[in-house]
Amino acid sequence: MDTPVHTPFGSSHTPPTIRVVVMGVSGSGKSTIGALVADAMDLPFLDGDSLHPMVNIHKMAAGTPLTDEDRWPWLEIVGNELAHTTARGVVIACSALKRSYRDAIRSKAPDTIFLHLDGSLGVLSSRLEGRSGHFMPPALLASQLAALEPLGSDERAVIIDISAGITSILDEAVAGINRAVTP
Ligand SMILES: Nc1ncnc2c1ncn2[C@@H]1O[C@H](COP(=O)(O)OP(=O)(O)OP(=O)(O)O)[C@@H](O)[C@H]1O
Ligand SMILES: O=C(O)[C@H](O)[C@@H](O)[C@H](O)[C@H](O)CO
Repeated sequence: MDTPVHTPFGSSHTPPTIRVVVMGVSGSGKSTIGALVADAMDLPFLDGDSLHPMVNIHKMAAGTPLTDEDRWPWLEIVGNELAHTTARGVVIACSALKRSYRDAIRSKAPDTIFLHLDGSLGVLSSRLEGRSGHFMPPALLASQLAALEPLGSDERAVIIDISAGITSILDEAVAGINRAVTP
């Protein structure tokens, strides 16, 4: 007679893949916080700036805001990276300013969590003015804020105020993501 095999925790289960987009306007801290969150959660990190077609980088560097048409191919790459991660998950820094952009990403990776680094014009301006060696001119901040559409209550999201220090933002981000992935 076969003896039933009991496992200590009942039936085995596969943990959910953790897909995170760290979103927000230029200077909100996406690259800084995104890399730290990935490190703390032992996930790979991708900076959306490195996924832009070069023509987009040149356009922004020359002080011209991107259009929807400029962004679609880039959002498709971001969505594909999220959908096809071979790791336990992935964290990607990507401005994802408009609802339609987030919908495009979700069409590839429906369970994506959007971590919005939210800040006032004053905080953002001073962060951008204090940054050096970056292609994005601070003068484009106004166009970024004009394009930004807040997360809806139906979106899987974590929203964090960026006026706090980096350690506190990191702790809040990791806790928020863990809550969002817990079924
Ligand atoms: N919580 C924070 N406190 C103080 N400085 C911060 C904080 N977060 C980020 N910074 C600094 O603010 C600047 C902007 O951050 P970062 O480059 O990560 O923003 P970003 O959203 O990736 O910008 P972009 O979209 O233009 O690439 C950097 O100089 C960074 O070191
Ligand atoms: O959608 C956009 O306009 C761009 O993605 C920008 O947000 C830049 O990538 C970033 O802010 C500069 O690093």
